[in-house]
Amino acid sequence: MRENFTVGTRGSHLARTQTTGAAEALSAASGLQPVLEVIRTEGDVTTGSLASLGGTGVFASALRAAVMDSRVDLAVHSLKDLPSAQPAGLEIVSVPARVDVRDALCARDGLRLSELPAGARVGTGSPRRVAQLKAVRPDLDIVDIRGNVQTRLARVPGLEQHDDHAPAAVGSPRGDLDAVVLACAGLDRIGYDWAITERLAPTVMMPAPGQGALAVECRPETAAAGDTLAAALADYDDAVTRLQVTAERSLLERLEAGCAAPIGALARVERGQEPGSELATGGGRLVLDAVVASLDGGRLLREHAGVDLPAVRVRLEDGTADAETLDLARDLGIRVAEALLAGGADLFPDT
Ligand SMILES: NCc1[nH]cc(CCC(=O)O)c1CC(=O)O
Repeated sequence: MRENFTVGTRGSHLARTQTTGAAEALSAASGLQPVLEVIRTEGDVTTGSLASLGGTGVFASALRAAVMDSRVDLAVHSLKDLPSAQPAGLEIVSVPARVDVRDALCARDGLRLSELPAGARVGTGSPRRVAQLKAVRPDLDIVDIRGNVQTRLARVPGLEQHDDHAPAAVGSPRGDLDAVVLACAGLDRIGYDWAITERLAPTVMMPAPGQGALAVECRPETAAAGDTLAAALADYDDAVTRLQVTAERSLLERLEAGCAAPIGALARVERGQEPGSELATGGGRLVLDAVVASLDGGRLLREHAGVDLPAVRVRLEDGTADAETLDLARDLGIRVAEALLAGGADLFPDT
């Protein structure tokens, strides 16, 4: 009988914070001790495993290889960093309840997006964010930036505070931008919500598929072991989040997009309006909104569609969504993706 479980994590402050949170929840539910192992994203990886993982998602690949090779039992990923195709031999065993899905504007002097002066310099490395920023504020000067959260925030006057966990990179410019855009989820998780000056509405800045959600991955035999760890993993899965991200990632896969492509997608579950009606029986409606942008932000295609979730099959209150219900979510993602393609999304670069 096992007494502990091992969890692989990337080394960044955000990754370690996310992994620790998941490991503690699984430990409390299983009665087993978690052992964290930092997996470097380069080297220390067998070529045999990597080859089967595909080309995209370099950060996720090293972690995934460690699970496949049984060096660790579990890996905790930011779901939006995972390639949409699921490798054989790995299973996303839990998608815990999602946190804030929105993107965050972190600006000098508490400014909101509409308050930035004409020509303001805004930093982001994400084509999805570039295109959507340009669509609402074509006057902005968008600057390509890289680095960890502290390095990015240090580009904005007044936000350059950093801590011992992850100091800003030496030699990177400081205070030269009016604002940067980051995910709310990452900032909230590491206690940097103080840097957020506006949580951007998804109608303005559609988040990346899977943003704000985590994925716990394991080998199929770990999920099927029938022990307290397997039970804790099943319990840790959140039915509503799982349905949402299934639709969002299915759309991404149908658009055959990589992680950096300018695609935003957000699904939500609408429940019965009358108290006790659909909530009581557990059904609802899954709605998916998506945007595909041309890189210059000059064209934005939007689509949305919804599907009813039969109460007989999905029991959201119990935290379960069966295979047929997840298929409905997958079909919804494909339907919205095909509507975007019919609207000309395939003519855009990088989609
Ligand atoms: N691409 C990097 C990445 N992957 C996950 C998060 C934040 C956490 C999340 O969205 O779940 C971030 C940082 C960011 O985009 O600002």
